[in-house]
Amino acid sequence: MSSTYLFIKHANELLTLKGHSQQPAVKAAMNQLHVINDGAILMKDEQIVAIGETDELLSQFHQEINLAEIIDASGKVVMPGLVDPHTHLVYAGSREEEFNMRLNGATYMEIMNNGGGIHATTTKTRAATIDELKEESIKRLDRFLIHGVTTIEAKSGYGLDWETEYKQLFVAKELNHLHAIDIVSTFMGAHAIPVEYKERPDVFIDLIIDEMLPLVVEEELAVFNDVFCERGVFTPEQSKRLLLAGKNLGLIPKIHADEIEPYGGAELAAAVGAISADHLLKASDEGIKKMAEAGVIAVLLPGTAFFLMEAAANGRKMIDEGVAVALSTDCNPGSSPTASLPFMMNLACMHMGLTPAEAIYAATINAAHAIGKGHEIGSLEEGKKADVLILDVPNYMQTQYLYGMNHTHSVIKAGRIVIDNGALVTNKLKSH
Ligand SMILES: N=CN[C@@H](CCC(=O)O)C(=O)O
Ligand SMILES: [Zn+2]
Repeated sequence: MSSTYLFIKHANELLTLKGHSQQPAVKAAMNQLHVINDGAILMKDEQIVAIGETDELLSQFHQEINLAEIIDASGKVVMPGLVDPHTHLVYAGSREEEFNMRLNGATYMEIMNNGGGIHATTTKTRAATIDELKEESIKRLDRFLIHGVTTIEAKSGYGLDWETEYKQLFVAKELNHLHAIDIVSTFMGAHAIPVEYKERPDVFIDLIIDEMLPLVVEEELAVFNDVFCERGVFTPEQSKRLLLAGKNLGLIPKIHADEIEPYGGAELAAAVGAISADHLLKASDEGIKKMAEAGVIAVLLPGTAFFLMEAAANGRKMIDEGVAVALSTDCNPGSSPTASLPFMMNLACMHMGLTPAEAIYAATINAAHAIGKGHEIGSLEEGKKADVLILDVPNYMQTQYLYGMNHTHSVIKAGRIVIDNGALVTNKLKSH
């Protein structure tokens, strides 16, 4: 089969974010986007083969460009496709009635402790068929794609029994094959204490360790193992036991940490060598220091704080302390029902003290590192996957200044145009 070439030319600003494929960007490096004016990219099949100024590429790759489909990005920004490193993609139903309860004063944890919240979605997800879950999840994936997201992480955790956890992970795996968006899976059997184990959380942790984790590994259903470490959910001791057991089997630890109150989650992430600690609204100063030392990435979820009407995590402090910061939607039916990673970037600038450049790093290459894919995606460099986002704004500052809007003009996934002029061209690239 002959090769397919795609050539983007005359980008007003082409943001490469180069030089961080091995390690995430930290501190001042998060402000260096490595902008090429009048930039161009040549893609061959799924990969980027050349990147530079338009004139330079036109003269060096004359033959290939003659064969290429051409996109003129005059007046636009070209940057890496966005990466969302924390979603609860596969679930059934919605929880708008809880939103209403929260607007009337109920708290997230009160609702959960009264059998709602994660438990409500668990009941619906247990009852859903594989086809129903697929259908709902594809709708969400399409929304991500329209917002410029080309890779996401997806967690289980609305089963809390093996049958349903398996069903969620199975759906995510299938969708990774079917949908243009690449999906990396996380097992999160410890998302809540199931009602049937309410008084015996340690027995439930044993069940996950003894029965579920080996199956996740055997059937290659996930790369990461996550836990909701929070007062009233799982303690730091239970979380540690679970994460280390998973690590022994090859599952990389992640942790929902210090979301509602300071609980030693950031410290625990450092102690177990987690790839990321997520939420961190209430992380302690000591925990932040330990994360920086241990190289744990902070996955911050500004939409969750926004939607729960809480103060956001202190992203500014984390970056200043040397923590690599990433951003995510936390897409889930309770605390952040959105697929707009661009809006999360806006919120990170307005509520977490990030600069526009830092927000862009956090939603691309640093997010890619938070799911172990920094070598493959997240920046525009020769040899990396051709996941490219074209924004209908003349400079990157406007992506944050013109807030709350979707500036996506085109999305190129693995060298193919999947969004054009803001509309879905195809959500299927993979045939099996
Ligand atoms: N905090 C725990 N889990 C999810 C919310 C899940 C839900 O409410 O359904 C989160 O990351 O925000
Ligand atoms: Zn989450």
